[in-house]
Amino acid sequence: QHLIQVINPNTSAAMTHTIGDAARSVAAPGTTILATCPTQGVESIEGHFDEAIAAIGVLEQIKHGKAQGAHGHVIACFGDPGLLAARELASGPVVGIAEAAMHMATLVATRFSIVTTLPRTVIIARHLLQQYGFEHHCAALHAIDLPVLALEDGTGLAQMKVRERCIQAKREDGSGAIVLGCGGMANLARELTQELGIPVIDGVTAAVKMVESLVALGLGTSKYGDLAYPNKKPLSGGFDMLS
Ligand SMILES: O=C(O)C[C@H]1NC(=O)NC1=O
Repeated sequence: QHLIQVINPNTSAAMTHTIGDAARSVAAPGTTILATCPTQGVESIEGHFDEAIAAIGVLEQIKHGKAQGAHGHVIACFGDPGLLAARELASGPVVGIAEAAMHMATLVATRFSIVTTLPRTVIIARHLLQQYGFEHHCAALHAIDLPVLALEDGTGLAQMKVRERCIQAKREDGSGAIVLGCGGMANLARELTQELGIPVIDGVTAAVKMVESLVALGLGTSKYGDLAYPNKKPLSGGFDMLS
């Protein structure tokens, strides 16, 4: 029996629900999913400023997840905010949905496209491609040009735009796979894979299976070197909740 904490770094309860449902849809019989989001922060993450705020909430959630006995953690925002800091705090594996989806895409196609929400978050995905070493595997990045929470407004407009953009990417990019660039798109991947006939990959479900694999292999975050636990020191003001 394993417990995997899936953290939605934004404070949208609706998106946390979408993410938790997607995670549970692929979890192994012996895996329990603990879907959480920060108690304070930003309702959607749409740039560097939002990411900086969300990262603190991610660390707070990692601390709570550890206390509840989580064996591993997923950071369910396509910017993977706070990933390395979270790895310093965690003893189990921590996987971000962008890195998970990108890794999976490289296993099933030589090149992939990314479909995300706002143009301004495309630059964040570009930085991640460089950081993770996938620059040459990504043929193109597209934005549906709608805010993140449009995915939770119930109109279906954002979902329709994602579908249109994926169809266009398949036709134009010469990619063999498509990565969905938002945690809130987690529930669209399976249907789009069926309809388009190519792998359309969601990072939430990919990250859950990667964390399960790491736990099954007995691989936690290495505490030797730069991901060792943070040096102990007093944290002032509101940050004492992280000590
Ligand atoms: O960058 C994005 O569009 C998606 C990213 N922002 C967010 O609040 N959750 C996410 O996955």
